[in-house]
Amino acid sequence: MKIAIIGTGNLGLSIAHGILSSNGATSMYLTKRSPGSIKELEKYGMVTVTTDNREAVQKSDILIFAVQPGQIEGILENTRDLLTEKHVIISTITGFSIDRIEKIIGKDQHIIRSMPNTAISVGKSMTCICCNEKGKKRIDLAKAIFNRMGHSIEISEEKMQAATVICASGIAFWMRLIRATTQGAIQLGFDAKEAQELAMYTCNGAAELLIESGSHPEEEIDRVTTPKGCTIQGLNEMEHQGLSSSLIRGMMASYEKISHIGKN
Ligand SMILES: NC(=O)C1=CN([C@@H]2O[C@H](COP(=O)(O)OP(=O)(O)OC[C@H]3O[C@@H](n4cnc5c(N)ncnc54)[C@H](OP(=O)(O)O)[C@@H]3O)[C@@H](O)[C@H]2O)C=CC1
Ligand SMILES: O=C(O)[C@@H]1CCC=N1
Repeated sequence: MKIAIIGTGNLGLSIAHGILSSNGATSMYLTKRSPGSIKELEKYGMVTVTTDNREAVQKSDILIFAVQPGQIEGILENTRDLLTEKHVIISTITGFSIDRIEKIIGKDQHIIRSMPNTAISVGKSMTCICCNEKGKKRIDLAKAIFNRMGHSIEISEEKMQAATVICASGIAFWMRLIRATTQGAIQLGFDAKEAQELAMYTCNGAAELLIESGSHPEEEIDRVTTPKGCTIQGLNEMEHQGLSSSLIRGMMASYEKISHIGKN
């Protein structure tokens, strides 16, 4: 598989690391305006780092666009004449609809809109995808690419903004929760390193428990909350302070913002 990542910044680089560690490509073009910081990736013989988007498009089949929303239009306009039947265009751009992509490069292209997250660098991204009419022929290929680096589901395009909040911004939300748990653990006597270890692995265990068992979270909570015990005491205090409510309200605020990014 010949893959190009157009825009190797925070997300693009995470995808590049995910592809490298899953042996997901035979050749990989990474583009960036100032490529110095990622030039060392050329130590992997199959990687080419360049500023030249046109060369990357010509030499690759799968094109993953990971630039900022305000940068995508110009890049598509500058490369559209090079697009052929072999290309699969995968956009990760927040708020940039398939319709807008089609208006620039035409409907007769395999277009996949995706929303991965930065955990793709360690093969653990939750990635949501959707496609245009022609992209239906390549959606299984796109799923296979993302499934090598985590878990993917196909959703309708109208849910893409919500998926961005839940899965892409979600990484930051969960990080803050892990950080807060770490701070609590330090206050309870662990040094910072141990505290983070306790927080991370407990978080990981909670998620794995749900994934493996298929249980509802409250079912698992019931197993932990001993009557009159310390867990329910702590949990109820967190809820009195608005734990669930603050998370939900934060997600709604994020969604409100993303709707504006989409419009502009
Ligand atoms: N960060 C995240 O967790 C997620 C981001 N997204 C979406 O992915 C996209 C990228 O986000 P993010 O990685 O955070 O952004 P960054 O700003 O970190 O990365 C954008 C990259 O695009 C490069 N770039 C800009 N213009 C060009 C150009 N003309 N040719 C080649 N490369 C170019 C920049 O290069 P240079 O640095 O040299 O200027 C930069 O490396 C956004 O649309 C975002 O909404 C989606 C899901 C998660
Ligand atoms: O914060 C943002 O706007 C982008 C989209 C999701 C993750 N980063």
